[in-house]
Order: sequence, then structure tokens, then C-alpha cells
Amino acid sequence: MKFAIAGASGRMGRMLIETVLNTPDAQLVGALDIPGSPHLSQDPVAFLGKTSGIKITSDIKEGLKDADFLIDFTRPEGTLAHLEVAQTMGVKMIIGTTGFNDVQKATLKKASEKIAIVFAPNMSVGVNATFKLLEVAAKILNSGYDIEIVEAHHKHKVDAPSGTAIGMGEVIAKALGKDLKDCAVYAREGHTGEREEGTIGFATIRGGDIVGDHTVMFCGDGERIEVTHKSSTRMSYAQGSVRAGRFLANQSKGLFDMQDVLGLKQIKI
Ligand SMILES: NC(=O)C1=CN([C@@H]2O[C@H](COP(=O)(O)OP(=O)(O)OC[C@H]3O[C@@H](n4cnc5c(N)ncnc54)[C@H](OP(=O)(O)O)[C@@H]3O)[C@@H](O)[C@H]2O)C=CC1
Ligand SMILES: O=C(O)C1=N[C@H](C(=O)O)C[C@H](O)C1
Repeated sequence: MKFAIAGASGRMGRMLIETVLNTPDAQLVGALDIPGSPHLSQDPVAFLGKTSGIKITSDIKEGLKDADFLIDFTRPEGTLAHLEVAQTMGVKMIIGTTGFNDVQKATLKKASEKIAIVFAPNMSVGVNATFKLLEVAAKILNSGYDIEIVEAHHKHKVDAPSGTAIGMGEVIAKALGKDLKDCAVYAREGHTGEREEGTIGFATIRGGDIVGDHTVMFCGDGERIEVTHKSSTRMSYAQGSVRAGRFLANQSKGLFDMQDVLGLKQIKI
């Protein structure tokens, strides 16, 4: 599998490069970063004390010329710029970037008519298993329990709530026969009044080097169930992304997520 990595100098970019180098059936053939990045023209594996023979570039065509897959963990506007070129070159994409609005998501969907894409707010096996556990919990605890989602991430994260927290809300809302857009409460401040029944609340913590924690609380009268996932390394996101590449090797077009990659949609609850 020939991978190009976007955001090559970022936290995830570097973890992805290391993971690709350590994966026997994977090869690093391109590295992209934003125009103006101080890392342009550098060897993308230099931070590991190695050499690769390729250079980090902001020329998207140049970065993709030898690639079968582009793994993109950048920002929505960066991902969309990469996508525009990738679809004309037939390069499949694995997109981990979060914070897209509805119009931007529609652009991803449209592009998937031409190329195969895996798009997921969290590539780890553990979080995707947690999505399934939440589906079960929501169906069992479908009345009498107030649902609150708390997420914590490092101080550099720019979007809130996390894509994973929103994904958890969507899974729960769907299991309850609702649309998250109609029941999400993203902020509380001042005299809020009592909690409205049937809503799903979100709370965000940002600090230090927290990799990514998510807890969903089902709060009843006299008891509380909490489902928690904690990431202690970004490696699980990177390994999931490479696994998504293996899945995409057999797809010519379409929009997929990690539930497709892991075969979790077959498990009916
Ligand atoms: N789906 C998943 O499993 C996971 C998703 N994420 C998501 O991945 C994204 C990146 O996270 P992280 O690696 O921590 O972020 P970083 O800020 O560390 O890295 C982002 C990289 O993208 C570059 N970049 C920024 N804007 C653009 C742009 N417009 N065009 C091209 N490149 C750009 C940055 O360059 P520069 O630094 O020079 O600005 C940097 O190299 C976030 O959206 C995050 O939420 C993170 C972890 C797991
Ligand atoms: O920015 C991060 O770091 C992470 N972002 C993703 C998200 O927004 O859910 C996934 C993970 O939680 C780490």
C-alpha cells in the first residue's frame, strides 16, 4: 500500500509516518504540509533520525503522484483542498480530520462518487467498539435516564465538542429514534432552568497533553451508568488509518466509516 500523508509535521502526521514505516505492507511515498510551513522541503522521516528520499511539499499533485492512498488529519479546509486534487488523480482518501460543517460534509459525499473514502472522527478500534456499546446502552436505558457526554483533550485542540463526542451523540440519538440536531445541548451558562427531558448534553475539557477521553453518562434516579474510553497514545488512531487503507484497496468508490472497516455494521443489536 503506497501512502501519502497530509499534515506530515502535525501530531497525527508524525504518528502516521512512524506507523506506515513500521507496517510491512505499507510504504511512504509522499508527504504534504500547508503552504508556508517551516517543514517544507525537509525529509518527513527526519524526526525519527532516518532518511526516506522524499521531501515534504505543499504541491498537492507532487505529493500525491506515487500514492494509492492519502491519509489526512489536518483541518477541514486543508482536507477539502487535498480532496479536490485526490479525486482528479484517483487517489483514495482516509480522512480523520474533525470539525466539518454540513456543507463541507456534503462535498466529501459528492467526491465519494468518484473515489473511495473512509471518513471517521475516530479511527481507534476501542472507540468504534464503544460506539456499539453505546447503541446497546441507549436502547436499554431509553427512558428515565438523562444522557450527558463529557470529553477531554489536549490544550492545542481547535474544535469542540470533539468529533468523537458528536459521533457518540449521533449513535445514541439514532438508537433512540431521534436526530441529534433536535436534542443536543452544547452549552450551559447562567440561569439555565431545569434540564429539559430527552436532551443530550455535551461538556468539553481542554488541558495539557490529554490524548482523548470520552465518557457518556446515563443518569437515572438512584443510579448512574458511565461508559468511558481513554486514549493514552495516538498510535491506535494511526493503526486504524492503515487498516482503513487495507479496506479501501478493495473499494473503487463510496463513503465508508470505521464501522465498515471493522465489520461492525453486521452486528445487529
Ligand atoms: N479521526 C481520528 O481518529 C483523529 C482525528 N484527529 C483530528 O485530526 C486533525 C489533526 O489533529 P492533530 O494532528 O492533533 O493537529 P496538528 O495541528 O498537530 O496537525 C495538523 C497538521 O495539518 C497542517 N495543516 C493545518 N491547516 C492546514 C491546511 N489548511 N492545509 C493543509 N495542512 C494544514 C498543520 O500544519 P501547521 O502546523 O503548519 O499549521 C499540521 O501539520 C484534527 O481535526 C483532529 O481532531 C486527531 C486524532 C485522531
Ligand atoms: O484532536 C484530537 O486530538 C482528537 N480528535 C478526534 C476528535 O475530535 O474526536 C479524535 C480523538 O479524540 C483525538
